[in-house]
Amino acid sequence: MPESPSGTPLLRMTDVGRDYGDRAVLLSVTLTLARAECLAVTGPNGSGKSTLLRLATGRERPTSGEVLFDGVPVREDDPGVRRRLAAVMDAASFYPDLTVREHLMFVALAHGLGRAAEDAVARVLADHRLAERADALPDALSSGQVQQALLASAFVRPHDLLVLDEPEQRLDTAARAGLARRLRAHKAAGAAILLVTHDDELAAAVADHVLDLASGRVRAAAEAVTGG
Ligand SMILES: Nc1ncnc2c1ncn2[C@@H]1O[C@H](COP(=O)(O)OP(=O)(O)OP(=O)(O)O)[C@@H](O)[C@H]1O
Repeated sequence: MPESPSGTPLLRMTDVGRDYGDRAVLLSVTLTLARAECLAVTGPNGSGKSTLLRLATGRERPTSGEVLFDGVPVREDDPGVRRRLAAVMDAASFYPDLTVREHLMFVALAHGLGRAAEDAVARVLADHRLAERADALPDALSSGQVQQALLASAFVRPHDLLVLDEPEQRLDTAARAGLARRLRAHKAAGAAILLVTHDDELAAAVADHVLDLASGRVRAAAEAVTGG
């Protein structure tokens, strides 16, 4: 997939709807996300936030409307999308017999880091407060450490768009503050971030715009966040 010139939105959703059976769970959602920008999606339980992320990452197709990643209809299995889009939006799944460090090396090498992999892994282990648990197996991690390992798996690999579904879950106050700092730095380095969150402080600290959903509709469209 050729990369567009900077300035073109990396992600564009136009008039997107998604039905499950005869039930409409998203209705006419339109948004754009550019490089070096963060859009936070907020709203109550069941308002359609995770559905929006599955559409944005190409895991599901919209019932109506269009989802473009860098100008092309997004498909999860497109090699260009897999190379450029990192997502943390699932329940944890790790190989039970690989340590945290081995998982991260696996991801880094699979995404082509080669000889830079070891340094990249050391950096994300430190950033995610996992250095002391680097040689632990997944079963021996606390729930917050599992969440940090999932986030580290996204940060360790190159990408242009980072998609996160409630990344704050299971993190303590200090870890949430660290996450906010990392996301701000990541954005400043040029990444686009699409973030679903129930944490208003995190949204205010990181997002340039907030899209608030209620029953599948946009309640407050992409407003600027003061101090974002
Ligand atoms: N595969 C599916 N089949 C049928 N209905 C679904 C499916 N996935 C989600 N839904 C319904 O769509 C609606 C939106 O769900 P979604 O998970 O997108 O909400 P959410 O805003 O992410 O909620 P939460 O804050 O609880 O995570 C819900 O009513 C949910 O029950």
